[in-house]
Amino acid sequence: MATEDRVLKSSVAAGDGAHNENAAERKSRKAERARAPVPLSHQVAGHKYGVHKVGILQHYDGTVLKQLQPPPRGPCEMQFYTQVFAQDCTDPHLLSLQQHLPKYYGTWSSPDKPNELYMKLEDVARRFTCPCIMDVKIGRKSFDPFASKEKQEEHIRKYPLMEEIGFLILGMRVYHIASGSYISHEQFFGRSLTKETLKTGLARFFHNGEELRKDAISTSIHKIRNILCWFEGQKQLHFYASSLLFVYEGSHHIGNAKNGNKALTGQEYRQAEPENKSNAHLSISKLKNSCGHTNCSSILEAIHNVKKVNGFGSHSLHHQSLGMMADMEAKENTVAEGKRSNGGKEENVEVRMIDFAHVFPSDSSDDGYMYGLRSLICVLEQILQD
Ligand SMILES: Nc1ncnc2c1ncn2[C@@H]1O[C@H](COP(=O)(O)OP(=O)(O)OP(=O)(O)O)[C@@H](O)[C@H]1O
Ligand SMILES: O=P(O)(O)O[C@@H]1[C@H](O)[C@H](O)[C@@H](OP(=O)(O)O)[C@H](OP(=O)(O)O)[C@H]1O
Repeated sequence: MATEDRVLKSSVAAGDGAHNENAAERKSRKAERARAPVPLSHQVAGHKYGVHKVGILQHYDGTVLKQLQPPPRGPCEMQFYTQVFAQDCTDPHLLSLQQHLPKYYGTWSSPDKPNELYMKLEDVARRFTCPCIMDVKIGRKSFDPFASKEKQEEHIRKYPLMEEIGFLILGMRVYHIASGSYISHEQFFGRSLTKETLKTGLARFFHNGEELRKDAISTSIHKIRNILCWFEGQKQLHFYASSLLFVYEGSHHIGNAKNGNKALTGQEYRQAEPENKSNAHLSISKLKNSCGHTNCSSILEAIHNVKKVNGFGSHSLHHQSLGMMADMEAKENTVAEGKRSNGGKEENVEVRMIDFAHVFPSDSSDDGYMYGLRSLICVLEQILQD
């Protein structure tokens, strides 16, 4: 072969290679874009992405990503989830609390913005076809004991009845069968409710335009009672400005509630398991190395002491990532599967505790939170009776 030919051939080959590489790069960029988190389509309250500096996103694997709020809130919440789901946690109260929380899959950040940290959480509404969702803040106070006087006054001014009622509806969306669409109520709706209108206001969440979903109310009461039971048995944590997230199936075809992979209301989920799971053990060992604790309440106490003295600043705390234990999850899946095959109604409703930016160690029972739970149960029971 002539030298010129050889040169030509090799440059064509190189050119092809370069072309293929660009195409591959383009493909991977496209894939990356498709995998980029989007704002949570079914968020009903709280800081919203694009509206506030921080917000809630939806990961392509079906989990939600809650951006860490500025210290002390974000680190406090992350630390709380980390403790509750720590592999070496032996505290029976924290272990039994897990069932009432979204599962925690550690932290996540985008390769573009590695400094923006998110908590990766189970999407409680994921398995529902037409999820009706409500966020209710629980307690007689919506601020913690360290809140400034201004903040306390501001919160009391916004909803003076919180002290008496013990809860506040922050937002909801309800699937209306006839129109096939969602009716939403934002925070102003909840704040406008008085003792006289509270019952009808709360009942709206359970009315699909055609009927009152008594089944969803009874199951919700049952689940709130379970949470109350947990609070009655513990004296180590106090929860301020924390919420209960209610979800029930709004579609007629309750039996068709998803097992996991598709949501009509959000983007399609393309993966059954969250990404971090495979890193669970690695992350847990990292956590052990940097913390070395098993007593969860003592860590929380330490954090709040740090908070009191310095504010939250420890960068290493932010980067402790904790995943779920595969064996624990496998057990849970078996239980859930068992319930499904029994046709258990409980599967059609979720009541989970969320929003832990103001959780504090304590040595007494959390009377404010329990007051709120009892009051909520009472109003729900009245709705059923009426
Ligand atoms: N694990 C979850 N699964 C499904 N939806 C969730 C989950 N966590 C949060 N959300 C949605 O996001 C909303 C806000 O959540 P959260 O209360 O944790 O955020 P926040 O910004 O801390 O709220 P706030 O401004 O009240 O402090 C909830 O009302 C709910 O709609
Ligand atoms: O619903 P609104 O009117 O937006 O009010 C906010 C809401 O009560 C948040 O829960 C609260 O954050 P925390 O629960 O973390 O206290 C926030 O406090 P902030 O003003 O201090 O951020 C309030 O402004």
